[in-house]
Amino acid sequence: LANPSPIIQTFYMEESLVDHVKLDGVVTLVDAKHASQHLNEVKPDGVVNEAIEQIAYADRILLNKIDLVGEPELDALSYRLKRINEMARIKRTKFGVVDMEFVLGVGGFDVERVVSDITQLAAAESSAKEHSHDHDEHSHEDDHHHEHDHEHSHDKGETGHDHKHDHVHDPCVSSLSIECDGNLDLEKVDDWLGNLVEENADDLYRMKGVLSIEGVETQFIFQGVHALFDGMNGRPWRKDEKRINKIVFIGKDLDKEAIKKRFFECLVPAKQTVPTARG
Ligand SMILES: Nc1nc2c(ncn2[C@@H]2O[C@H](COP(=O)(O)OP(=O)(O)OP(=O)(O)O)[C@@H](O)[C@H]2O)c(=O)[nH]1
Repeated sequence: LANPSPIIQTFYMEESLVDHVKLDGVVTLVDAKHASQHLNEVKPDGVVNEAIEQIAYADRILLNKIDLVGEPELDALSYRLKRINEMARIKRTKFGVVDMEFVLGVGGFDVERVVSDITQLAAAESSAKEHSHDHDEHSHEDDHHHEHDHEHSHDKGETGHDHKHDHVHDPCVSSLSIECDGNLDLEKVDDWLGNLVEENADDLYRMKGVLSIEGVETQFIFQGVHALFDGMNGRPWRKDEKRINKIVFIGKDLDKEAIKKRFFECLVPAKQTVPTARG
């Protein structure tokens, strides 16, 4: 598919389809040998680079033809893919050989799967930190690094390499992830998300999140594609669990600072224990 977006939206909006077929997920095959050339293509104003769009909408990315490219180029490309799409899981492949489970039963648009997707992200991040450099050439899974808001440049690659990447920035389409503990004011967060989706429908490609709402015992989970937003109460927060909000947005020209600022304004200030006067 050139641009996956209209097809994705069709699965939600076309009544004759929704009762019969379900969109499981978007799998993007990246040709490691030629991808950079396509990602770098400069398009006329208003025309999107389709290679970037295909990565931005993906739930799974197969980084293929790894036998034809050196490790530093692969790392630089992985880093670039993650800047665009922090949500997708990436596997390195030769001749597209990959376990079926990786590409089927993805559930990329199931709101019920948001928590496990997000938890997997967090688990992958910590495992990436632990095994920062155990590359298995045959089936390498690039785990997500914990680089919230990938706006700034840095010297190390996602696996902790010490070499400098030849960074090419894709300022247009990128990911923003927000993670923080604390509870959100229901009314404020409802307004914030509602306005964000309404005002940026064209530019917000995909979003997923788990929210902790003040006074609500269950998680609030959501996922969306452009203006199509799907949210529901999830499982109850466990007593022994920290209530953490985690959101990932993928979009074009996102005003990341403004989005974060508005999000943090929705947090309910932590209660202060007022010392009681005695005597
Ligand atoms: N060395 C190597 N060759 C590969 C790999 N995967 C595919 N090829 C070969 O690359 C050649 C072109 O295949 P693809 O890139 O899949 O071609 P395609 O996607 O059908 O063509 P386009 O849609 O025009 O990009 C074929 O000869 C494949 O056998 C790989 O992982 N390593």
